[in-house]
Amino acid sequence: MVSIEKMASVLRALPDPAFILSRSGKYVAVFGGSDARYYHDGNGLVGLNINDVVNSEKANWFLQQIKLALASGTLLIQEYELSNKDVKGLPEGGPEQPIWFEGRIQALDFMVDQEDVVLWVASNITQRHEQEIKLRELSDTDQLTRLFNRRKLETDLTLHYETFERHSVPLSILILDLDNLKQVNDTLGHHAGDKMILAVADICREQLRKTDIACRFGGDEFVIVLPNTNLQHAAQFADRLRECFNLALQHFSFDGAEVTVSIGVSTMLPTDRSYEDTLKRADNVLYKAKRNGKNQVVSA
Ligand SMILES: Nc1nc2c(ncn2[C@@H]2O[C@H](COP(=O)(O)OP(=O)(O)OP(=O)(O)O)[C@@H](O)[C@H]2O)c(=O)[nH]1
Repeated sequence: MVSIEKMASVLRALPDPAFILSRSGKYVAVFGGSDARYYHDGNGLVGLNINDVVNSEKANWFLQQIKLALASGTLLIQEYELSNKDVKGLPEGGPEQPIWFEGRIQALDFMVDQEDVVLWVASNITQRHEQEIKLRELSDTDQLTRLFNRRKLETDLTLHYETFERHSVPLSILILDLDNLKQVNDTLGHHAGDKMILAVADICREQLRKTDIACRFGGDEFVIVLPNTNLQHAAQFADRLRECFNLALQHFSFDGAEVTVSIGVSTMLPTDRSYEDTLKRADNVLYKAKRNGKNQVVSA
């Protein structure tokens, strides 16, 4: 059997810190946190209130979680971040990177000074969180251009379609396709073709607003989503964009292969049953632009 005296030593040795917090946010006791890679000694917190330690917005969030854990009686698991700006009394200009924690919060079956209390185990999950963000970025990004990929576009368009259905917020779509890229690949090599695809991606990054979405749809085809934009404005924008692309691409053109851009434009309509209907209309007019001689914008 482990004696009560030895239990104190066991609790001190716990790698993650465990706090006993009262309903009103008082640090009643702190155990563990022995993994010095991730935690400072938390003993100085005992006797303080959460409001003494973090700003009021964060403190209210902590108090809310304590209340929820006490009400449910079951284990509550929450991920949260703490950065310099949240913690009181830290010097300005310290590292800005937030630290991410997983809090496991469990109501205890005794009171301290007539107050309900919880056990709050805080585990530093910053590395895991950063890896998750990197993985998400990788799975949303086209490797060559660093624009979004088709998977991310489809997720975003699904959300936009729901907003359109509910609030009728206009949204337009451009599909653009390079003209004559095959000849460049065949004549100058794939590397030259790649440079053109990259030039188009750079212009998208330069010219688009933060709320617009640019994606490499596949091969030499790109999709640009313009929220809050009607068909007429989208077509005007597409024509300006086409001129920007052409200016950049003319450096790569040669006799027999003038690389330009054709663009199809559509807008979401109340009769559309999904974003795919809107996309299909843009695709149809893109091929009309190709058939009509390329290097032009056609609206659906
Ligand atoms: N360099 C390069 N070429 C690509 C890439 N992806 C697709 N392509 C090429 O892009 C061309 C796309 O086919 P098409 O659209 O029919 O060729 P195009 O000459 O642009 O024809 P039009 O669109 O009718 O003008 C093919 O030759 C593909 O091999 C890529 O990542 N890099």
